[in-house]
Amino acid sequence: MSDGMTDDATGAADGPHGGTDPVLSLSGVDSGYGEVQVLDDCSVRLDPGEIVCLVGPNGAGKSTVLKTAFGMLSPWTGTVEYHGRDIGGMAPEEIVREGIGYVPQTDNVFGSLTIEENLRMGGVAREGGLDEVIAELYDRFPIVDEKRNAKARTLSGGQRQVLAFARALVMEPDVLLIDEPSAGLAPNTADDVFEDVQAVNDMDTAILMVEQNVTKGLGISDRGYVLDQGTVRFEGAPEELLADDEVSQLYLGG
Ligand SMILES: Nc1ncnc2c1ncn2[C@@H]1O[C@H](COP(=O)(O)OP(=O)(O)OP(=O)(O)O)[C@@H](O)[C@H]1O
Repeated sequence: MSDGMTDDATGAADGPHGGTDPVLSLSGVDSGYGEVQVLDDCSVRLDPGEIVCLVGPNGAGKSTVLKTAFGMLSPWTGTVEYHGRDIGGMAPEEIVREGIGYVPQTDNVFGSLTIEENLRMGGVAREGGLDEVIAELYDRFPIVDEKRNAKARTLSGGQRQVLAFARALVMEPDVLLIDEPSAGLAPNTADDVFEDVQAVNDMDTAILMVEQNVTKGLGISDRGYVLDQGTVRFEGAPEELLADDEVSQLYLGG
């Protein structure tokens, strides 16, 4: 988790959160699919080094926040900023080069390719240093190393999720957007995947994550947002959100 320090060498940043400028922020964003509005004046920020978890009922718009941050949807109004620069409406290929990675909930690896090939595919937009970064990822994630010549479709659900993280990390993003890392996994496997999310965070990658398993998701996070009907209803420290009766009753299943 974050030590709360700014990466601004001057330390002179003066954002609303203790002097830290966000690495990624959505401010007053409306967005949706076709003419169907999902996000409604939605504001979410991610500070350097943080893990932030988006929780809330089905259909609240959590995945839509990630898709809007990653350029799969353009904000209708409001701004999406990365290190203070407006990236709203940029294409995902450009956003990846900027330094934001995205791990979707499903179809996040190529099953017919080997692990190594998946990692190389993740790095097609790199200008150099691909072998070095893949070697580092093998060191960091031994399961990916052990299976490097196996087809990705032979991996278990948890292993596949770790490969999806590693694949996104080939671009050395400083922000990773992760949609429901524990979806469909047995509890023990989910615990391992949450440890891997923390390992990714330890590589100086800030993480904005959607997670249905509220206790575990918030449990590894620095802050959380409760979304409902496309807007933020509550924001706070994980322990505050989990202890709040209203949040718990209305949004977190009691
Ligand atoms: N591709 C799409 N086209 C049209 N509507 C969509 C599309 N994807 C999602 N929606 C709608 O947008 C709304 C928000 O969906 P979103 O996936 O962001 O919710 P969520 O909070 O992540 O919930 P869930 O946990 O159910 O995925 C839902 O009403 C959903 O039906």
